[in-house]
Amino acid sequence: MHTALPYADTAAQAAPPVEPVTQHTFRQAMSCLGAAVNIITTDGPAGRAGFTASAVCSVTDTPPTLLVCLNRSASVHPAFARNQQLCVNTLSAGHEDLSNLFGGKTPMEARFAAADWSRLATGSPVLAGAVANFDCRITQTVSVGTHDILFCEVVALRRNDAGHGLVYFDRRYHPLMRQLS
Ligand SMILES: NC(=O)C1=CN([C@@H]2O[C@H](COP(=O)(O)OP(=O)(O)OC[C@H]3O[C@@H](n4cnc5c(N)ncnc54)[C@H](O)[C@@H]3O)[C@@H](O)[C@H]2O)C=CC1
Ligand SMILES: Cc1cc2nc3c(=O)[nH]c(=O)nc-3n(C[C@H](O)[C@H](O)[C@H](O)COP(=O)(O)O)c2cc1C
Repeated sequence: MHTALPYADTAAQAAPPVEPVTQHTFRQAMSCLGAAVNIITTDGPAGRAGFTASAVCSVTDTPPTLLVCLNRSASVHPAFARNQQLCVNTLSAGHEDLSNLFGGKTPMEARFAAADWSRLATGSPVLAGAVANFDCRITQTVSVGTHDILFCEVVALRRNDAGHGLVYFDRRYHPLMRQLS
């Protein structure tokens, strides 16, 4: 029997109105950009820290580089600025609670106690069960508005071809299922 899924019917809607650009309308519109969810971790002279980030993307493959946008007012900012190394742990379906832990005001020890970690080259915590782990050195930092853009050169990586993905869209998590080939 076919069961209807609880999806909104968006097929027959009128064109939406043009809106003034404000912080609120920008965030509303940004909530329409589905993005992978990542836990960004670091360790080093400033200690261990981690936070959830959707503002992560590939910059160039020569040398392999990605970027991470970090709010300078986040409690973790000084640790990343001092350690100058990090690991981008791209989350799998099932990591929703972990994402909320690292995205909230939870003490750092409680964040890390909720999962299993190892290390690759830099010593930044590497999350078990992630779809990918990118261990990086921060090569450049550019400040724009409230955020620092961290340019990160990948020095070691790990990939899990069996895991399903996780996307943040419309202020919710959505599993992204891998097709059987
Ligand atoms: N890039 C960032 O700094 C992001 C921060 N967040 C944090 O998580 C909270 C909850 O987020 P949502 O549930 O998605 O609702 P929301 O309405 O606060 O944000 C909607 C979308 O706007 C963008 N956004 C939110 N805050 C931003 C910021 N300070 N700078 C640049 N882009 C921003 C993100 O794409 C986010 O998914 C936010 O209030 C924010 O504190 C969430 C996503 C991205
Ligand atoms: C789904 C999601 C995505 C987020 N993406 C980002 C991001 O890309 N950059 C950022 O600076 N903060 C982002 N945040 C907010 C940080 O995770 C949060 O501010 C971080 O845990 C630091 O909080 P703290 O100041 O309590 O340590 C995101 C939060 C959530 C829940």
